[in-house]
Amino acid sequence: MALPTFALHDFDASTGSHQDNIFRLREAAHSHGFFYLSGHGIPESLIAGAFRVSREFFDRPEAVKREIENWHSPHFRGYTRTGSELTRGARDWREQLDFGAERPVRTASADAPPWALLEGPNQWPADIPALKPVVLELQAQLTEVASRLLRALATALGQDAEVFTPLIGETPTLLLKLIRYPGSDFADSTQGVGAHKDTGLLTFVLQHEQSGLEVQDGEGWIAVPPRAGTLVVNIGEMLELASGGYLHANVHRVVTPAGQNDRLSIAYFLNPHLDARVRPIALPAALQAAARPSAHDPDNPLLEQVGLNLLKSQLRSHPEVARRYYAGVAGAVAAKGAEHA
Ligand SMILES: O=C(O)CCC(=O)C(=O)O
Ligand SMILES: [Fe+2]
Repeated sequence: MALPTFALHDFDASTGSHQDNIFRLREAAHSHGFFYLSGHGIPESLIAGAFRVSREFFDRPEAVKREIENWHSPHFRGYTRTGSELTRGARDWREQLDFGAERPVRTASADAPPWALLEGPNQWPADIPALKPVVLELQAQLTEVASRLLRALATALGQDAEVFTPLIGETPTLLLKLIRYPGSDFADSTQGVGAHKDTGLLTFVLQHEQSGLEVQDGEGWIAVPPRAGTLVVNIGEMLELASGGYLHANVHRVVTPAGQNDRLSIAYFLNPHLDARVRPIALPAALQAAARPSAHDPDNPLLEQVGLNLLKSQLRSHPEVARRYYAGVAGAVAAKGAEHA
């Protein structure tokens, strides 16, 4: 069992097999919620450059990396040490560097929502000047690919191609993560990252050479190894919600690589604007019958308010940042989540 690959231009209306491709896309996004995308137009040189700066950063001594540790940032940006991130309460064995959209801090006001603080500047490593332009360019190009793909998915659901476009708007919420998974010789567990669903609309994963990503399939797991020239696409919970439960935000995980090997990946997460509320589209009857009642997973209550949903998941993943900057709101956010359970 392997996941299908689509080329981005397969979905252009000018292609002869357009209808067939759109149908297959809908099936892939509904069944496993995971597929490969080729022909995305992002130059190999940009991707290779991103892996190069990533390797350069992770090769630095721990003390240097910790100069931009994420607990210096109320916006959850910067470096996360191996073992300090949690998925469902258990430690993930990976180190990572998180970059959001490079924007100023939102002006403080007494009635600002708690998620306003998710927006703000990044922390950039001082001694790797090549990293910032590469990361910002990759963010911009992946956002363009995401908006094309969202149009194809809208068409596949029998909607106007632009139905999801307002969710992205001018200021979508982006997160680009450079990630390194140490090998089992250096890890205390096989949990690279524990089984989870992504919170946003769409996730793209670029993989270097090493495998490890797996997606749930019934009782088992399907391996999602790197394929040259592709990125991995997966549907997030916000798009499952927006699609009326038809598109599937599936559970996935990363298994620690064997021995001395390590694994580099780059994950890009697209969310709507923080102040947006996501409401389900009205599906055609035939699709409606096969949709999932998505908002009712008691282990993972889904909030239609984007900022709250994102803050809830960041607070769970990064307890140190939560303690430092969100002590006053963490309880209220968790309670809000429980209300929706
Ligand atoms: O590193 C990967 O391949 C995927 C990571 C992932 O699933 C995540 O960070 O949400
Ligand atoms: Fe994920």
